Amino acid sequence: MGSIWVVLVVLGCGILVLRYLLKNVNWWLYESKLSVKQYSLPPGDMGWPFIGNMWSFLRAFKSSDPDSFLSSFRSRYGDSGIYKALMFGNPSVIVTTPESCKKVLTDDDNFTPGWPISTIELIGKKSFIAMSYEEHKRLRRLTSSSINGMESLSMYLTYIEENVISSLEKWSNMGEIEFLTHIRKLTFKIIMHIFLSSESEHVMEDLEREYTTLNYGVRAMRINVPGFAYHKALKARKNLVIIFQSIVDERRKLRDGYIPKKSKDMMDALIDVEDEYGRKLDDEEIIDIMLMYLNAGHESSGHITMWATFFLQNHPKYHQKAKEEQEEIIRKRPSTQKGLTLKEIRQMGFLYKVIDETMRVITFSLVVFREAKSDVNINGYTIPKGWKALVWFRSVHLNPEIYPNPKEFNPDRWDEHKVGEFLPFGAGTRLCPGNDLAKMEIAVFLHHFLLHYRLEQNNPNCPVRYLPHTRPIDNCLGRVKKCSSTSM
Ligand code: HEM
Repeated sequence: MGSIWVVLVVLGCGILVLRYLLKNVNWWLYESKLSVKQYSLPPGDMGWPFIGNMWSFLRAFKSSDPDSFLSSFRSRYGDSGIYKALMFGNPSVIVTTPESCKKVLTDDDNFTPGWPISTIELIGKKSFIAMSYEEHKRLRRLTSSSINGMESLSMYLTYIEENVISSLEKWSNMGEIEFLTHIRKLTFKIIMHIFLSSESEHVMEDLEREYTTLNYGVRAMRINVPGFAYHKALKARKNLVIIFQSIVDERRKLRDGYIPKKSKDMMDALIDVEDEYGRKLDDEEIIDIMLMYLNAGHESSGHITMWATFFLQNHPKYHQKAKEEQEEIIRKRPSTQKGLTLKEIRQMGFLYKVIDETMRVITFSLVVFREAKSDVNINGYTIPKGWKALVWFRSVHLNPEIYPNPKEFNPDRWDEHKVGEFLPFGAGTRLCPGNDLAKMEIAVFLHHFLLHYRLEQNNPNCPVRYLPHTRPIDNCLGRVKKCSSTSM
């Protein structure tokens, strides 16, 4: 009898010691080294040893309530809007208010990109997310000039419009389709044309398929074991690199031979660029930059186009208002004019509110990563040198104090513009270079959709998945139907 008590006491003590160790191992690894600075860290907790808060992050984002992840910090540690955590293997500070997010994004002296190793391995060590400040500035200027500004946008407008018209026509004859999958193919075709002047159907299919797998790995745990998302994503990256290498080889061959050069696209610009010492980019650099651009340039606009269509279709009042605006544009159009102009797109005031509202509710980029180059003070809290700052856009856009009833789709709320409290494209020197192009692409699609089509979803109340990006789990299965009259 006595020995049972001894075993129970030993077991109890063992559990207590184990619990103490488990609770403190991250403190010991990351916080104890900070000496007095540890006392000015933001509130929060570092979760389980090694995996940190990833388990609760993934559990929340795989449930129907992704925001429970941060509300649990709020309910346990108060409304400071800034919390310490251990995310993607790194000690981190999550910033959730518009002011603190902007502070981090616009302070290049104290912050540098801080993406998790897994993201860098997948998107590329030589892409924008991992290169030096100066190199980024130079290559960003070079590449963004071909997608920004009126001249570039008007150059792509006709191509985008022609492809939107033919795709909608084709889909309306296909019966049941995964609407999201087809929109992603369309936005991919557009970005391939802009960057590579390429339309080879089979290359596009291959690339697009690999990108889908790649993106599943970007927000997953870095477990390189067969069967896990990250392992599959690494394989997808390898395949993407092989395809891009063949595209670069082909382009170099074309340029060296006697075949006439095509109009200058992004690939040509990257092959031609030289730094002040005459150094050109090598294939690896060109491939990583292209891989990053093509990914950023189709996933986001594809998803937002799908959601904007979805929201309009499910909100008859806004559908009607948006449609009337488009009909008015057509009414005012000179009979000799064919197709949309940038001037007409600028007149789509309500449609742009629909797009902004969709980007707010969905917040395609839920978080971006920075790393503190030195100890930084934000709102009285320290982000220690070497720690990550996670700029959590989702909390800014779904904050009920800024956007009452935040989950409701209400484009009219944009009658009052929220300066500084809306960051769908980020801010600072890393602000999305494709923002105007993306909005134009979405507007052109919605223009034709509203005027001539409707979407009949199989499951309008289909559950939503939040990782890697917010989407209905059936990829918006349904039929695109041609409307017989101009009213809904
Ligand atoms: C609705 C569509 C889009 C959304 C919501 C979006 C969102 C964002 C956000 C939030 C960032 C900032 C990342 C950071 O701060 O680290 C970003 C960066 C970027 N985006 Fe977009 N984007 C969209 C469309 C596009 C398009 C169409 C392109 C290409 C043509 C593009 C190319 C890029 C690139 C290359 C970067 C990295 C910029 C840099 O590091 O300097 N994006 N995007």
